[in-house]
Amino acid sequence: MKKVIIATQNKGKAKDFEALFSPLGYEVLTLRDVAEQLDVEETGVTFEENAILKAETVAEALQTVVIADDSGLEIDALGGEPGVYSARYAGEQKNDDANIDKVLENLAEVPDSERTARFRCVLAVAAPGKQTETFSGSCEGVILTGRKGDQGFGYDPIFYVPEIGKAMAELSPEEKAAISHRGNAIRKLESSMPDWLETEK
Ligand SMILES: O=P(O)(O)OP(=O)(O)OP(=O)(O)OC[C@H]1O[C@@H](n2cnc3c(O)ncnc32)[C@H](O)[C@@H]1O
Ligand SMILES: [Mg+2]
Repeated sequence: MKKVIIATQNKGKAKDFEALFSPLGYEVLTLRDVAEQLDVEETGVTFEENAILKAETVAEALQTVVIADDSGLEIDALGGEPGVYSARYAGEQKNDDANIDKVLENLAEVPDSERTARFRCVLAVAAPGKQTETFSGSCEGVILTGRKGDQGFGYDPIFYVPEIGKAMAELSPEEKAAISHRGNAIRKLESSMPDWLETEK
């Protein structure tokens, strides 16, 4: 079976990637499987910079093709926060529950009509000696006033998707893949997939 390495430590992302890549015939491996000690510091100020940083560092270390994902939630009423700081919004311990609480508190006085937001995802595909390529995707939604659903990860329980009429955390991995920022970015990657992603390694 073909394999794809995703430079992530996030188990929730890994599940999303499995739902997206298994139909394409790939087994998904993450840093947890291939290089657990590799933790890249995310010093970039854009999703693109961080995705490239993670992909190139891990591709160099493993000497093979690697995909990295940098993603996050942009809330209009908070001027685009938490953005690239989504994972560590409530502190370096990266706690999904604390991050959600902080968003809900910051939006406590904000009416429904102004709770618009979007998830963004930038994927970087890197390989030693090759030009890195990036693909981006987004997904529009509205921030709920409380949690709904128990699937997914991160901010999924407070992210309502109007086109489906459900919170992201109420969707199965396959349903999420069909409409998510990550799914949209992977579909772009797939349609202009650099041949070198096909390497069987
Ligand atoms: O860097 P890696 O190891 O991939 O894992 P991470 O969790 O640190 O990932 P990011 O730096 O890209 O931060 C993304 C954060 O944005 C949020 N996020 C991204 N995609 C999401 C999704 O599909 N659903 C819910 N929250 C998401 C979530 O809080 C993530 O921790
Ligand atoms: Mg990270």
